Amino acid sequence: MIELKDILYKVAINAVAGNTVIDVNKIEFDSRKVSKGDVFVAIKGTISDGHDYIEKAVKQGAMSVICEKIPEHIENDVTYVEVDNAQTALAIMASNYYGSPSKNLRLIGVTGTNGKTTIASLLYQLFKKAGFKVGLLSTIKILVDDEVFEASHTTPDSLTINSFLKKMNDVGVEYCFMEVSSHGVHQKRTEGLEFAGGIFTNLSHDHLDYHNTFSEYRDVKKAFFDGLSDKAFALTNKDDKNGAYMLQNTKAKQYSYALKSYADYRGQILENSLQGLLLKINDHEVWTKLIGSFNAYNLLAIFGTAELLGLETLETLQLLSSLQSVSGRFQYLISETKITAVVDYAHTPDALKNVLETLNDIRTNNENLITVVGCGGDRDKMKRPVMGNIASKLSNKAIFTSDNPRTENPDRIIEDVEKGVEPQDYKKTISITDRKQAIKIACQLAETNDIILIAGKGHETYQEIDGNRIDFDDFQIVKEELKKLNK
Ligand SMILES: CC(=O)N[C@H]1[C@@H](OP(=O)(O)OP(=O)(O)OC[C@H]2O[C@@H](n3ccc(=O)[nH]c3=O)[C@H](O)[C@@H]2O)O[C@H](CO)[C@@H](O)[C@@H]1O[C@H](C)C(=O)N[C@@H](C)C(=O)N[C@H](CCC(=O)O)C(=O)O
Ligand SMILES: Nc1ncnc2c1ncn2[C@@H]1O[C@H](COP(=O)(O)OP(=O)(O)OP(=O)(O)O)[C@@H](O)[C@H]1O
Ligand SMILES: N[C@H](CCC[C@H](N)C(=O)O)C(=O)O
Ligand SMILES: [Mg+2]
Repeated sequence: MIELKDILYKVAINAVAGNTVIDVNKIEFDSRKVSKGDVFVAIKGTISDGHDYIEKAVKQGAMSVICEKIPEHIENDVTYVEVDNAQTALAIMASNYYGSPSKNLRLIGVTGTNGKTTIASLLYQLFKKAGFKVGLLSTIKILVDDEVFEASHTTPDSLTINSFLKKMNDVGVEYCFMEVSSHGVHQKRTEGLEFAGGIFTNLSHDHLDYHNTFSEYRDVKKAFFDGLSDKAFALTNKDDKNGAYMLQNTKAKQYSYALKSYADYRGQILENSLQGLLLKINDHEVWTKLIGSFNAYNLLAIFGTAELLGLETLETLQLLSSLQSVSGRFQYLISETKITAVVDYAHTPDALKNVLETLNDIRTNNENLITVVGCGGDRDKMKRPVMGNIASKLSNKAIFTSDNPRTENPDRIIEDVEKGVEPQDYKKTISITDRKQAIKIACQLAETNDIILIAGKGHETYQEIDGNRIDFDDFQIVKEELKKLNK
Protein backbone atom coordinates (compact mmCIF):
# COMPACT_ATOMS: atom_id res chain seq x y z
CA MET A 1 0.00 0.00 0.00
CA ILE A 2 1.14 3.50 -0.74
CA GLU A 3 0.40 6.47 1.54
CA LEU A 4 -1.35 9.67 0.52
CA LYS A 5 1.64 11.82 1.56
CA ASP A 6 3.88 9.85 -0.85
CA ILE A 7 1.45 10.24 -3.71
CA LEU A 8 1.35 13.99 -3.01
CA TYR A 9 5.14 14.35 -3.38
CA LYS A 10 5.83 17.48 -5.47
CA VAL A 11 2.15 18.47 -5.68
CA ALA A 12 1.73 22.18 -4.87
CA ILE A 13 -0.69 22.17 -1.93
CA ASN A 14 -2.67 25.18 -0.67
CA ALA A 15 -4.46 23.68 2.32
CA VAL A 16 -5.09 20.36 4.03
CA ALA A 17 -7.97 19.26 6.27
CA GLY A 18 -7.22 15.87 7.81
CA ASN A 19 -4.38 13.38 7.90
CA THR A 20 -2.15 12.68 4.88
CA VAL A 21 -0.50 9.65 6.51
CA ILE A 22 -3.19 7.25 5.32
CA ASP A 23 -3.14 4.32 2.94
CA VAL A 24 -4.48 4.85 -0.55
CA ASN A 25 -6.13 2.06 -2.52
CA LYS A 26 -6.08 3.74 -5.93
CA ILE A 27 -6.58 7.14 -7.59
CA GLU A 28 -9.86 7.98 -9.39
CA PHE A 29 -11.10 11.17 -11.07
CA ASP A 30 -14.53 9.76 -11.89
CA SER A 31 -16.82 9.34 -8.87
CA ARG A 32 -18.58 6.45 -10.60
CA LYS A 33 -15.42 4.37 -10.38
CA VAL A 34 -14.54 5.12 -6.77
CA SER A 35 -14.29 2.23 -4.31
CA LYS A 36 -13.25 1.91 -0.68
CA GLY A 37 -10.00 3.61 0.29
CA ASP A 38 -9.56 5.53 -2.97
CA VAL A 39 -8.41 9.09 -3.39
CA PHE A 40 -10.88 11.07 -5.52
CA VAL A 41 -9.55 13.95 -7.62
CA ALA A 42 -12.24 16.54 -8.44
CA ILE A 43 -11.71 18.04 -11.89
CA LYS A 44 -13.52 20.96 -13.48
CA GLY A 45 -14.41 19.56 -16.87
CA THR A 46 -15.96 20.90 -20.03
CA ILE A 47 -19.37 19.37 -19.29
CA SER A 48 -19.51 18.97 -15.53
CA ASP A 49 -17.53 19.82 -12.42
CA GLY A 50 -15.98 17.01 -10.41
CA HIS A 51 -16.47 19.13 -7.27
CA ASP A 52 -20.20 18.37 -7.55
CA TYR A 53 -19.42 14.69 -7.09
CA ILE A 54 -17.20 14.89 -4.00
CA GLU A 55 -19.98 13.85 -1.63
CA LYS A 56 -20.93 10.94 -3.85
CA ALA A 57 -17.30 9.80 -4.06
CA VAL A 58 -16.98 9.93 -0.27
CA LYS A 59 -20.21 7.92 0.13
CA GLN A 60 -18.70 5.30 -2.18
CA GLY A 61 -15.67 5.01 0.08
CA ALA A 62 -13.16 7.70 -0.94
CA MET A 63 -10.93 8.34 2.07
CA SER A 64 -9.30 11.41 0.60
CA VAL A 65 -10.26 14.13 -1.84
CA ILE A 66 -8.04 16.37 -3.94
CA CYS A 67 -9.87 19.51 -5.04
CA GLU A 68 -9.46 23.15 -5.99
CA LYS A 69 -11.77 24.24 -3.15
CA ILE A 70 -12.39 22.33 0.05
CA PRO A 71 -16.17 21.90 0.37
CA GLU A 72 -18.06 23.58 3.23
CA HIS A 73 -19.36 20.31 4.55
CA ILE A 74 -16.54 17.89 5.29
CA GLU A 75 -16.49 14.40 6.80
CA ASN A 76 -14.23 13.95 9.84
CA ASP A 77 -12.56 10.75 8.75
CA VAL A 78 -11.81 11.99 5.21
CA THR A 79 -8.72 14.00 4.20
CA TYR A 80 -9.28 17.01 1.92
CA VAL A 81 -6.37 18.56 0.06
CA GLU A 82 -6.73 21.85 -1.78
CA VAL A 83 -4.53 22.47 -4.84
CA ASP A 84 -4.41 25.20 -7.51
CA ASN A 85 -4.93 22.89 -10.43
CA ALA A 86 -6.47 19.47 -9.88
CA GLN A 87 -5.48 18.22 -13.35
CA THR A 88 -1.81 18.99 -12.67
CA ALA A 89 -2.13 17.39 -9.24
CA LEU A 90 -3.69 14.27 -10.80
CA ALA A 91 -0.85 13.94 -13.29
CA ILE A 92 1.88 14.26 -10.64
CA MET A 93 0.02 11.87 -8.32
CA ALA A 94 -0.41 9.35 -11.15
CA SER A 95 3.33 9.40 -11.78
CA ASN A 96 4.12 9.00 -8.06
CA TYR A 97 1.56 6.20 -7.68
CA TYR A 98 3.12 4.15 -10.49
CA GLY A 99 6.72 4.84 -9.36
CA SER A 100 7.67 7.58 -11.88
CA PRO A 101 7.69 5.13 -14.80
CA SER A 102 8.67 7.77 -17.38
CA LYS A 103 12.07 8.02 -15.68
CA ASN A 104 12.80 4.34 -16.35
CA LEU A 105 12.61 4.57 -20.13
CA ARG A 106 13.28 7.19 -22.79
CA LEU A 107 9.98 8.87 -23.55
CA ILE A 108 9.60 10.89 -26.76
CA GLY A 109 6.57 13.11 -27.34
CA VAL A 110 5.33 14.08 -30.81
CA THR A 111 3.12 17.14 -31.17
CA GLY A 112 1.67 19.23 -34.01
CA THR A 113 -1.49 19.25 -36.10
CA ASN A 114 -0.65 16.49 -38.60
CA GLY A 115 1.83 13.64 -38.64
CA LYS A 116 1.85 12.65 -34.96
CA THR A 117 0.48 9.13 -35.48
CA THR A 118 2.69 8.60 -38.53
CA ILE A 119 5.91 9.68 -36.83
CA ALA A 120 5.25 7.95 -33.50
CA SER A 121 4.22 4.67 -35.18
CA LEU A 122 7.16 4.68 -37.60
CA LEU A 123 9.61 5.39 -34.77
CA TYR A 124 8.10 2.42 -32.93
CA GLN A 125 8.63 0.29 -36.07
CA LEU A 126 12.19 1.53 -36.56
CA PHE A 127 13.32 0.95 -32.98
CA LYS A 128 11.69 -2.50 -32.96
CA LYS A 129 13.61 -3.38 -36.12
CA ALA A 130 16.77 -2.10 -34.44
CA GLY A 131 16.22 -4.76 -31.78
CA PHE A 132 14.89 -2.73 -28.84
CA LYS A 133 11.83 -3.24 -26.67
CA VAL A 134 9.55 -0.35 -27.53
CA GLY A 135 6.27 1.24 -26.42
CA LEU A 136 3.73 3.33 -28.34
CA LEU A 137 0.85 5.55 -27.21
CA SER A 138 -1.06 6.60 -30.33
CA THR A 139 -4.46 7.41 -31.78
CA ILE A 140 -4.61 3.97 -33.39
CA LYS A 141 -3.43 1.75 -30.58
CA ILE A 142 -1.27 1.38 -27.52
CA LEU A 143 1.64 -1.04 -27.71
CA VAL A 144 3.59 -2.39 -24.76
CA ASP A 145 6.35 -3.91 -26.86
CA ASP A 146 4.34 -6.57 -28.76
CA GLU A 147 1.21 -6.48 -26.62
CA VAL A 148 -1.64 -4.49 -28.19
CA PHE A 149 -4.22 -2.43 -26.27
CA GLU A 150 -7.12 -0.37 -27.59
CA ALA A 151 -6.65 3.42 -27.59
CA SER A 152 -9.53 5.70 -26.58
CA HIS A 153 -7.71 9.00 -27.04
CA THR A 154 -4.69 10.31 -28.95
CA THR A 155 -3.19 11.25 -25.57
CA PRO A 156 -4.92 9.33 -22.78
CA ASP A 157 -5.57 10.76 -19.30
CA SER A 158 -2.57 10.93 -16.97
CA LEU A 159 -3.57 7.85 -14.95
CA THR A 160 -3.84 5.76 -18.09
CA ILE A 161 -0.54 7.08 -19.47
CA ASN A 162 1.34 6.25 -16.29
CA SER A 163 -0.29 2.83 -15.89
CA PHE A 164 0.88 1.89 -19.42
CA LEU A 165 4.36 3.31 -18.81
CA LYS A 166 4.53 1.13 -15.70
CA LYS A 167 3.52 -1.91 -17.79
CA MET A 168 6.32 -0.95 -20.19
CA ASN A 169 8.79 -0.76 -17.27
CA ASP A 170 7.71 -4.22 -16.17
CA VAL A 171 8.66 -5.80 -19.48
CA GLY A 172 11.85 -3.78 -19.94
CA VAL A 173 10.77 -1.30 -22.63
CA GLU A 174 13.63 1.10 -23.40
CA TYR A 175 11.98 3.64 -25.69
CA CYS A 176 8.39 4.87 -25.76
CA PHE A 177 6.98 7.11 -28.47
CA MET A 178 3.80 8.98 -27.69
CA GLU A 179 1.47 11.45 -29.39
CA VAL A 180 0.92 14.64 -27.46
CA SER A 181 -2.35 16.28 -28.50
CA SER A 182 -3.24 19.88 -27.75
CA HIS A 183 -6.19 18.66 -25.63
CA GLY A 184 -3.71 16.51 -23.74
CA VAL A 185 -1.39 19.42 -22.97
CA HIS A 186 -4.26 21.74 -22.12
CA GLN A 187 -5.75 19.20 -19.71
CA LYS A 188 -2.28 18.57 -18.17
CA ARG A 189 -2.41 14.89 -19.12
CA THR A 190 1.37 14.91 -19.78
CA GLU A 191 2.39 16.96 -16.74
CA GLY A 192 4.94 15.30 -14.46
CA LEU A 193 6.27 13.04 -17.21
CA GLU A 194 9.99 13.06 -17.89
CA PHE A 195 10.48 13.38 -21.63
CA ALA A 196 13.82 12.54 -23.21
CA GLY A 197 12.76 14.45 -26.31
CA GLY A 198 9.99 16.34 -28.07
CA ILE A 199 9.21 16.58 -31.79
CA PHE A 200 7.18 19.31 -33.49
CA THR A 201 5.55 18.51 -36.83
CA ASN A 202 3.50 21.47 -38.08
CA LEU A 203 0.60 23.70 -37.14
CA SER A 204 -2.55 24.46 -39.09
CA HIS A 205 -6.03 25.53 -38.11
CA ASP A 206 -7.68 22.74 -36.16
CA HIS A 207 -9.67 22.16 -33.00
CA LEU A 208 -10.75 25.77 -32.85
CA ASP A 209 -14.03 24.50 -31.42
CA TYR A 210 -12.02 23.65 -28.28
CA HIS A 211 -9.20 26.22 -28.20
CA ASN A 212 -10.80 29.60 -28.74
CA THR A 213 -8.19 31.18 -30.98
CA PHE A 214 -5.30 30.06 -33.16
CA SER A 215 -2.79 31.73 -30.84
CA GLU A 216 -4.24 29.87 -27.85
CA TYR A 217 -3.94 26.58 -29.78
CA ARG A 218 -0.35 27.46 -30.77
CA ASP A 219 0.61 28.39 -27.22
CA VAL A 220 -0.80 25.14 -25.83
CA LYS A 221 1.52 23.25 -28.21
CA LYS A 222 4.41 25.50 -27.18
CA ALA A 223 3.73 24.76 -23.49
CA PHE A 224 4.82 21.17 -24.15
CA PHE A 225 8.29 22.38 -25.24
CA ASP A 226 8.44 24.94 -22.39
CA GLY A 227 8.10 22.00 -20.01
CA LEU A 228 11.01 19.92 -21.37
CA SER A 229 14.12 19.66 -19.18
CA ASP A 230 17.65 20.69 -20.13
CA LYS A 231 18.54 17.01 -20.53
CA ALA A 232 15.97 16.53 -23.27
CA PHE A 233 16.14 17.40 -26.95
CA ALA A 234 13.58 19.44 -28.87
CA LEU A 235 13.40 18.78 -32.59
CA THR A 236 11.41 21.17 -34.72
CA ASN A 237 10.31 21.63 -38.31
CA LYS A 238 12.09 24.78 -39.47
CA ASP A 239 9.96 25.09 -42.61
CA ASP A 240 6.82 25.55 -40.55
CA LYS A 241 5.95 29.15 -39.74
CA ASN A 242 5.65 28.26 -36.07
CA GLY A 243 8.59 25.84 -35.89
CA ALA A 244 11.07 28.29 -34.32
CA TYR A 245 8.40 29.80 -32.07
CA MET A 246 7.76 26.43 -30.43
CA LEU A 247 11.33 26.33 -29.08
CA GLN A 248 11.56 29.97 -28.00
CA ASN A 249 11.48 29.26 -24.28
CA THR A 250 12.51 25.64 -24.03
CA LYS A 251 15.38 24.54 -21.81
CA ALA A 252 15.91 21.49 -24.02
CA LYS A 253 18.76 21.18 -26.54
CA GLN A 254 17.43 22.49 -29.84
CA TYR A 255 17.60 20.75 -33.21
CA SER A 256 15.77 21.26 -36.48
CA TYR A 257 14.82 19.53 -39.71
CA ALA A 258 13.76 21.10 -43.00
CA LEU A 259 13.39 20.62 -46.73
CA LYS A 260 13.45 24.30 -47.63
CA SER A 261 15.82 25.88 -45.13
CA TYR A 262 19.17 25.18 -43.49
CA ALA A 263 18.75 22.76 -40.59
CA ASP A 264 20.53 20.07 -38.57
CA TYR A 265 18.68 17.42 -40.57
CA ARG A 266 18.30 18.64 -44.14
CA GLY A 267 16.30 16.84 -46.72
CA GLN A 268 15.85 17.04 -50.45
CA ILE A 269 13.25 15.14 -52.43
CA LEU A 270 15.06 13.53 -55.37
CA GLU A 271 12.13 11.45 -56.57
CA ASN A 272 8.49 11.44 -55.48
CA SER A 273 6.42 8.76 -57.14
CA LEU A 274 3.78 6.18 -56.36
CA GLN A 275 6.58 3.70 -55.84
CA GLY A 276 8.03 5.74 -53.00
CA LEU A 277 10.27 8.63 -52.09
CA LEU A 278 13.95 8.99 -52.91
CA LEU A 279 15.39 11.40 -50.38
CA LYS A 280 18.70 12.98 -49.71
CA ILE A 281 19.11 13.42 -45.97
CA ASN A 282 22.20 15.45 -45.10
CA ASP A 283 24.69 13.71 -47.42
CA HIS A 284 22.98 10.34 -47.66
CA GLU A 285 20.56 9.05 -50.24
CA VAL A 286 17.73 6.90 -48.98
CA TRP A 287 14.90 5.15 -50.75
CA THR A 288 11.65 4.70 -48.81
CA LYS A 289 8.36 2.98 -49.51
CA LEU A 290 6.38 5.88 -48.06
CA ILE A 291 4.77 8.22 -50.54
CA GLY A 292 3.87 11.91 -50.60
CA SER A 293 6.00 14.94 -49.91
CA PHE A 294 4.63 15.41 -46.39
CA ASN A 295 6.11 12.04 -45.55
CA ALA A 296 9.52 13.52 -46.41
CA TYR A 297 9.04 15.76 -43.36
CA ASN A 298 7.94 12.82 -41.24
CA LEU A 299 10.99 10.83 -42.35
CA LEU A 300 13.35 13.71 -41.53
CA ALA A 301 11.86 13.96 -38.04
CA ILE A 302 12.30 10.21 -37.64
CA PHE A 303 15.89 10.29 -38.90
CA GLY A 304 16.76 13.18 -36.57
CA THR A 305 15.19 11.45 -33.59
CA ALA A 306 17.03 8.19 -34.28
CA GLU A 307 20.33 10.13 -34.47
CA LEU A 308 19.59 12.03 -31.28
CA LEU A 309 18.79 8.78 -29.51
CA GLY A 310 22.15 7.40 -30.59
CA LEU A 311 21.41 4.95 -33.42
CA GLU A 312 24.15 4.50 -36.03
CA THR A 313 23.49 6.64 -39.11
CA LEU A 314 23.94 3.81 -41.60
CA GLU A 315 21.69 1.50 -39.64
CA THR A 316 19.04 4.22 -39.40
CA LEU A 317 19.14 4.78 -43.16
CA GLN A 318 18.78 1.08 -43.81
CA LEU A 319 15.86 0.84 -41.41
CA LEU A 320 14.16 3.88 -42.98
CA SER A 321 14.06 1.99 -46.27
CA SER A 322 12.27 -0.92 -44.67
CA LEU A 323 9.47 1.06 -42.97
CA GLN A 324 5.91 0.12 -43.96
CA SER A 325 3.15 2.72 -44.17
CA VAL A 326 1.09 3.16 -41.00
CA SER A 327 -2.37 1.63 -40.94
CA GLY A 328 -4.84 4.07 -42.49
CA ARG A 329 -2.23 6.82 -42.99
CA PHE A 330 -1.65 6.92 -46.72
CA GLN A 331 -1.72 3.13 -46.57
CA TYR A 332 -1.57 1.80 -50.11
CA LEU A 333 -1.45 -1.27 -52.28
CA ILE A 334 -0.61 -1.71 -55.93
CA SER A 335 -2.74 -4.38 -57.62
CA GLU A 336 -1.75 -6.98 -60.24
CA THR A 337 -2.86 -4.63 -63.00
CA LYS A 338 -1.08 -1.65 -61.42
CA ILE A 339 -4.07 0.07 -59.86
CA THR A 340 -2.99 1.98 -56.76
CA ALA A 341 -5.47 2.03 -53.87
CA VAL A 342 -4.79 4.47 -51.03
CA VAL A 343 -6.63 4.41 -47.69
CA ASP A 344 -6.27 7.59 -45.65
CA TYR A 345 -7.82 8.93 -42.46
CA ALA A 346 -8.42 12.37 -44.01
CA HIS A 347 -11.76 13.28 -42.47
CA THR A 348 -11.46 17.05 -42.50
CA PRO A 349 -11.42 19.45 -45.50
CA ASP A 350 -7.80 20.34 -44.83
CA ALA A 351 -6.58 16.75 -44.66
CA LEU A 352 -8.60 15.74 -47.74
CA LYS A 353 -7.16 18.62 -49.76
CA ASN A 354 -3.69 17.71 -48.54
CA VAL A 355 -3.99 14.08 -49.62
CA LEU A 356 -5.58 14.88 -52.99
CA GLU A 357 -2.95 17.51 -53.77
CA THR A 358 -0.21 15.04 -52.91
CA LEU A 359 -1.76 12.40 -55.18
CA ASN A 360 -2.15 14.95 -57.96
CA ASP A 361 1.50 15.92 -57.53
CA ILE A 362 2.81 12.42 -58.00
CA ARG A 363 0.55 11.12 -60.72
CA THR A 364 1.08 11.66 -64.39
CA ASN A 365 -1.71 13.24 -66.40
CA ASN A 366 -3.21 10.21 -68.02
CA GLU A 367 -4.05 8.35 -64.83
CA ASN A 368 -7.49 8.76 -63.30
CA LEU A 369 -7.92 9.63 -59.66
CA ILE A 370 -11.13 8.16 -58.21
CA THR A 371 -12.08 9.31 -54.72
CA VAL A 372 -14.49 7.52 -52.39
CA VAL A 373 -15.47 9.77 -49.48
CA GLY A 374 -18.21 10.63 -47.00
CA CYS A 375 -18.68 12.50 -43.74
CA GLY A 376 -19.46 11.19 -40.28
CA GLY A 377 -22.89 11.72 -38.73
CA ASP A 378 -23.38 13.60 -35.42
CA ARG A 379 -20.30 15.66 -36.19
CA ASP A 380 -19.55 19.08 -37.70
CA LYS A 381 -22.07 19.62 -40.54
CA MET A 382 -20.20 22.60 -41.97
CA LYS A 383 -17.41 20.45 -43.35
CA ARG A 384 -19.72 18.36 -45.56
CA PRO A 385 -20.18 20.66 -48.59
CA VAL A 386 -16.56 21.79 -48.33
CA MET A 387 -15.34 18.19 -48.56
CA GLY A 388 -17.74 17.54 -51.45
CA ASN A 389 -16.30 20.53 -53.24
CA ILE A 390 -12.68 19.51 -52.68
CA ALA A 391 -13.21 15.85 -53.61
CA SER A 392 -15.02 16.66 -56.86
CA LYS A 393 -12.64 19.42 -57.87
CA LEU A 394 -9.40 17.51 -57.23
CA SER A 395 -10.45 14.08 -58.59
CA ASN A 396 -11.51 12.74 -61.98
CA LYS A 397 -14.39 10.96 -60.29
CA ALA A 398 -15.82 11.40 -56.79
CA ILE A 399 -18.03 8.73 -55.28
CA PHE A 400 -19.89 10.11 -52.29
CA THR A 401 -20.81 7.53 -49.70
CA SER A 402 -21.34 6.97 -45.97
CA ASP A 403 -18.61 7.36 -43.36
CA ASN A 404 -19.98 6.56 -39.87
CA PRO A 405 -23.56 7.85 -40.13
CA ARG A 406 -24.04 7.19 -36.40
CA THR A 407 -27.62 8.28 -35.56
CA GLU A 408 -28.14 10.39 -38.71
CA ASN A 409 -29.85 9.42 -41.97
CA PRO A 410 -26.94 8.59 -44.32
CA ASP A 411 -28.74 9.93 -47.41
CA ARG A 412 -29.22 13.34 -45.79
CA ILE A 413 -25.49 13.50 -44.99
CA ILE A 414 -24.64 12.69 -48.62
CA GLU A 415 -27.06 15.42 -49.78
CA ASP A 416 -25.12 17.89 -47.63
CA VAL A 417 -21.85 16.72 -49.23
CA GLU A 418 -23.33 17.07 -52.75
CA LYS A 419 -24.35 20.68 -52.05
CA GLY A 420 -20.70 21.77 -52.25
CA VAL A 421 -20.12 20.45 -55.80
CA GLU A 422 -19.72 23.18 -58.41
CA PRO A 423 -21.79 22.84 -61.63
CA GLN A 424 -18.76 22.06 -63.82
CA ASP A 425 -17.75 19.21 -61.50
CA TYR A 426 -21.21 17.71 -61.09
CA LYS A 427 -20.80 15.18 -63.91
CA LYS A 428 -17.79 13.74 -62.10
CA THR A 429 -19.82 12.67 -59.07
CA ILE A 430 -21.95 9.67 -58.13
CA SER A 431 -23.56 8.96 -54.76
CA ILE A 432 -23.75 5.41 -53.42
CA THR A 433 -24.92 5.17 -49.83
CA ASP A 434 -23.50 1.70 -49.11
CA ARG A 435 -19.75 2.18 -48.54
CA LYS A 436 -18.82 -1.33 -49.61
CA GLN A 437 -20.78 -0.90 -52.82
CA ALA A 438 -19.10 2.48 -53.39
CA ILE A 439 -15.64 0.90 -53.05
CA LYS A 440 -16.68 -1.89 -55.41
CA ILE A 441 -17.82 0.59 -58.08
CA ALA A 442 -14.55 2.50 -57.71
CA CYS A 443 -12.68 -0.76 -58.35
CA GLN A 444 -14.85 -1.50 -61.38
CA LEU A 445 -14.19 1.95 -62.83
CA ALA A 446 -10.45 1.84 -62.25
CA GLU A 447 -8.09 0.83 -65.05
CA THR A 448 -4.36 0.16 -65.16
CA ASN A 449 -2.32 2.97 -63.52
CA ASP A 450 -5.41 4.63 -62.04
CA ILE A 451 -5.48 5.66 -58.40
CA ILE A 452 -8.34 5.02 -55.98
CA LEU A 453 -8.40 7.10 -52.80
CA ILE A 454 -10.66 5.92 -49.99
CA ALA A 455 -10.79 8.70 -47.46
CA GLY A 456 -12.16 9.31 -43.98
CA LYS A 457 -11.97 6.08 -42.03
CA GLY A 458 -8.29 5.12 -42.23
CA HIS A 459 -7.48 2.50 -39.61
CA GLU A 460 -11.06 2.13 -38.34
CA THR A 461 -12.23 -1.49 -38.43
CA TYR A 462 -15.92 -0.76 -38.02
CA GLN A 463 -18.73 1.30 -39.44
CA GLU A 464 -21.23 2.84 -37.03
CA ILE A 465 -24.76 2.85 -38.44
CA ASP A 466 -27.82 3.58 -36.30
CA GLY A 467 -25.71 3.30 -33.17
CA ASN A 468 -24.49 -0.22 -34.09
CA ARG A 469 -20.93 -0.99 -35.04
CA ILE A 470 -20.44 -3.51 -37.84
CA ASP A 471 -17.07 -4.89 -38.96
CA PHE A 472 -15.73 -2.74 -41.77
CA ASP A 473 -12.20 -2.22 -43.02
CA ASP A 474 -11.60 0.01 -46.07
CA PHE A 475 -8.22 -1.55 -46.81
CA GLN A 476 -9.42 -5.17 -46.66
CA ILE A 477 -12.47 -4.37 -48.78
CA VAL A 478 -10.60 -2.61 -51.57
CA LYS A 479 -8.03 -5.41 -51.59
CA GLU A 480 -10.74 -8.08 -51.90
CA GLU A 481 -12.75 -6.21 -54.53
CA LEU A 482 -9.71 -5.69 -56.77
CA LYS A 483 -8.84 -9.34 -56.42
CA LYS A 484 -12.41 -10.45 -57.28
CA LEU A 485 -12.19 -8.36 -60.44
CA ASN A 486 -8.80 -9.90 -61.32
CA LYS A 487 -7.40 -6.38 -61.43
C1 LIG B 1 -13.38 17.75 -24.37
C2 LIG B 1 -12.48 16.81 -23.68
O1 LIG B 1 -11.32 16.72 -24.01
N1 LIG B 1 -13.01 16.05 -22.73
C3 LIG B 1 -12.18 15.14 -21.93
C4 LIG B 1 -12.35 15.49 -20.48
O2 LIG B 1 -13.69 15.32 -20.17
P1 LIG B 1 -14.57 16.51 -19.64
O3 LIG B 1 -13.72 17.67 -19.28
O4 LIG B 1 -15.62 16.76 -20.64
O5 LIG B 1 -15.20 15.86 -18.36
P2 LIG B 1 -16.63 16.14 -17.77
O6 LIG B 1 -17.58 15.16 -18.29
O7 LIG B 1 -16.94 17.60 -17.88
O8 LIG B 1 -16.39 15.78 -16.22
C5 LIG B 1 -15.54 16.55 -15.36
C6 LIG B 1 -15.05 15.62 -14.29
O9 LIG B 1 -16.15 15.16 -13.52
C7 LIG B 1 -16.06 13.79 -13.37
N2 LIG B 1 -17.40 13.21 -13.14
C8 LIG B 1 -18.38 13.34 -14.08
C9 LIG B 1 -19.60 12.74 -13.86
C10 LIG B 1 -19.84 11.98 -12.69
O10 LIG B 1 -20.90 11.39 -12.43
N3 LIG B 1 -18.81 11.87 -11.80
C11 LIG B 1 -17.61 12.47 -11.99
O11 LIG B 1 -16.71 12.32 -11.16
C12 LIG B 1 -15.40 13.30 -14.64
O12 LIG B 1 -14.80 12.05 -14.48
C13 LIG B 1 -14.37 14.40 -14.87
O13 LIG B 1 -13.19 14.13 -14.15
O14 LIG B 1 -11.59 14.64 -19.68
C14 LIG B 1 -11.88 13.23 -19.87
C15 LIG B 1 -10.93 12.44 -18.96
O15 LIG B 1 -9.60 12.72 -19.27
C16 LIG B 1 -11.69 12.81 -21.31
O16 LIG B 1 -12.05 11.46 -21.48
C17 LIG B 1 -12.56 13.69 -22.17
O17 LIG B 1 -12.27 13.36 -23.50
C18 LIG B 1 -13.40 13.30 -24.38
C19 LIG B 1 -14.05 11.92 -24.31
C20 LIG B 1 -12.94 13.59 -25.80
O18 LIG B 1 -13.61 13.28 -26.76
N4 LIG B 1 -11.81 14.22 -25.96
C21 LIG B 1 -11.26 14.53 -27.26
C22 LIG B 1 -11.80 15.85 -27.80
C23 LIG B 1 -9.75 14.59 -27.11
O19 LIG B 1 -9.21 14.69 -26.02
N5 LIG B 1 -9.06 14.49 -28.24
C24 LIG B 1 -7.62 14.55 -28.29
C25 LIG B 1 -7.11 14.47 -29.72
C26 LIG B 1 -7.71 15.48 -30.61
C27 LIG B 1 -7.06 15.34 -31.99
O20 LIG B 1 -5.87 15.74 -32.12
O21 LIG B 1 -7.74 14.86 -32.93
C28 LIG B 1 -7.00 13.31 -27.67
O22 LIG B 1 -5.90 13.44 -27.12
O23 LIG B 1 -7.59 12.23 -27.82
N1 LIG C 1 3.84 15.85 -41.82
C1 LIG C 1 2.59 15.95 -42.32
N2 LIG C 1 2.14 17.14 -42.82
C2 LIG C 1 0.91 17.28 -43.31
N3 LIG C 1 0.01 16.27 -43.40
C3 LIG C 1 0.37 15.08 -42.92
C4 LIG C 1 1.68 14.85 -42.36
N4 LIG C 1 1.75 13.56 -41.99
C5 LIG C 1 0.56 13.01 -42.28
N5 LIG C 1 -0.29 13.91 -42.85
C6 LIG C 1 -1.70 13.74 -43.32
O1 LIG C 1 -2.52 13.98 -42.19
C7 LIG C 1 -3.33 12.84 -41.87
C8 LIG C 1 -3.21 12.56 -40.38
O2 LIG C 1 -1.92 12.05 -40.13
P1 LIG C 1 -1.56 11.47 -38.71
O3 LIG C 1 -2.63 10.55 -38.30
O4 LIG C 1 -0.17 10.99 -38.73
O5 LIG C 1 -1.67 12.82 -37.87
P2 LIG C 1 -2.03 13.07 -36.36
O6 LIG C 1 -1.25 14.29 -36.01
O7 LIG C 1 -1.77 11.87 -35.56
O8 LIG C 1 -3.59 13.37 -36.36
P3 LIG C 1 -4.69 13.21 -35.15
O9 LIG C 1 -4.72 14.56 -34.49
O10 LIG C 1 -5.96 12.90 -35.89
O11 LIG C 1 -4.24 12.12 -34.25
C9 LIG C 1 -2.77 11.69 -42.66
O12 LIG C 1 -3.82 10.85 -43.01
C10 LIG C 1 -2.07 12.35 -43.83
O13 LIG C 1 -2.98 12.52 -44.87
N1 LIG D 1 -12.04 11.67 -33.78
C1 LIG D 1 -12.90 11.98 -34.91
C2 LIG D 1 -12.64 11.01 -36.02
C3 LIG D 1 -13.62 11.08 -37.17
C4 LIG D 1 -13.43 9.95 -38.15
C5 LIG D 1 -14.51 9.80 -39.17
N2 LIG D 1 -14.38 8.51 -39.75
C6 LIG D 1 -15.90 9.97 -38.57
O1 LIG D 1 -16.40 8.97 -38.05
O2 LIG D 1 -16.47 11.04 -38.64
C7 LIG D 1 -14.36 11.97 -34.48
O3 LIG D 1 -14.79 11.00 -33.86
O4 LIG D 1 -15.01 12.95 -34.76
MG1 LIG E 1 -2.90 10.87 -34.17
